[in-house]
Amino acid sequence: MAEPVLETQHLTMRFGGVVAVDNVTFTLRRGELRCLIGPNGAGKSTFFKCLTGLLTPSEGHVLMQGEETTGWAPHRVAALGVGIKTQVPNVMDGLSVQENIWLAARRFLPSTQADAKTREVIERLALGQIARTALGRLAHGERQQVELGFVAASDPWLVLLDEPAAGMTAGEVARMSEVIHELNRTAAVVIVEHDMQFIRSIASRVTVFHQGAILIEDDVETVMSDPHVRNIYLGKKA
Ligand SMILES: Nc1ncnc2c1ncn2[C@@H]1O[C@H](COP(=O)(O)OP(=O)(O)OP(=O)(O)O)[C@@H](O)[C@H]1O
Repeated sequence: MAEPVLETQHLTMRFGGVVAVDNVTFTLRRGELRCLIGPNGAGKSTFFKCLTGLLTPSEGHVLMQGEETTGWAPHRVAALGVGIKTQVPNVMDGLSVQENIWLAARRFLPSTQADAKTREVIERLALGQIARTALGRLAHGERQQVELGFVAASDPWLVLLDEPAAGMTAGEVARMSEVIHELNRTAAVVIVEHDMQFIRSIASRVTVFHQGAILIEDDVETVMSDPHVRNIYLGKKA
C-alpha cells in the first residue's frame, strides 16, 4: 500500500456549541483521488479549511507527508508542495492565460524555467486554444480549468480542491474531470464536491461526511447504492 500523504487524527472543530467536525481520522495515500461529499452542514468545508490552514482545529492533528501541519497558515501549507485552488495567486484579468500561468510558475521557479513550466502546463491541461486569450474574457468553466493550471504550475504532490465544478455546464464538468485526472497523474487529490454528475465522472473513492463525522468511505458506486447514504443525502440528488 502506498504511503499516506495526508492524514488527520481525531480532528475536531467546534464553533461555540456546534461541533462542525467531530473526531475525524482520515488517510489519503500517494496517488489517490478522493471526493468528500455529504449533505449541507455535514462539515466538509470546515474539514477542508482545517487542511488548508484557513481554520485551526479545536483538537486533533493534520499531517502532510508525515509532518505535523496543524494550525499552519495557508501559505506555509502551500510552500510544502500543496496546491490549493481557492488560493489564486495575483491573477490579472487583462493578461492572457499563458501570461498568468507564467506568473504562477515564476513564484516557484527562475524565469527561464518558468517559460518551460508554462508550456508544460498548457500542454498537460490542453489549454492551447485559449492560451492567448485574456483571463477576463474566459467563460466560467474555462477560467476554472485555468485556475487548475495555476495549481499545476507549482508542481504540487497534493492538490486540495473546493467545489471545482460549481456552476459549470455538463460539458465543462466533463472537461474539468479530465483536467483533474491529469493532475492526479502527479499528485494525490482531495475534492469537496456537491455535483453528483461530476463525482460519477471522476469515479474515485468517496468519503461521505454526516454530522461532522465520516459515515462511509468506499468506491463511488458502492457509496451511491448504500441505503443509509441514499437516505441522508442521495435520495434527492442522485
Ligand atoms: N464560522 C462558523 N461559525 C459558526 N458555525 C459554523 C461556521 N462554519 C460552519 N459552521 C457550522 O458548522 C457546521 C458544518 O458546516 P460546513 O460548512 O463545514 O458544512 P458543509 O458540509 O461544508 O456544508 P455545505 O455543503 O452547505 O457547504 C454547520 O452546522 C455550520 O452551520
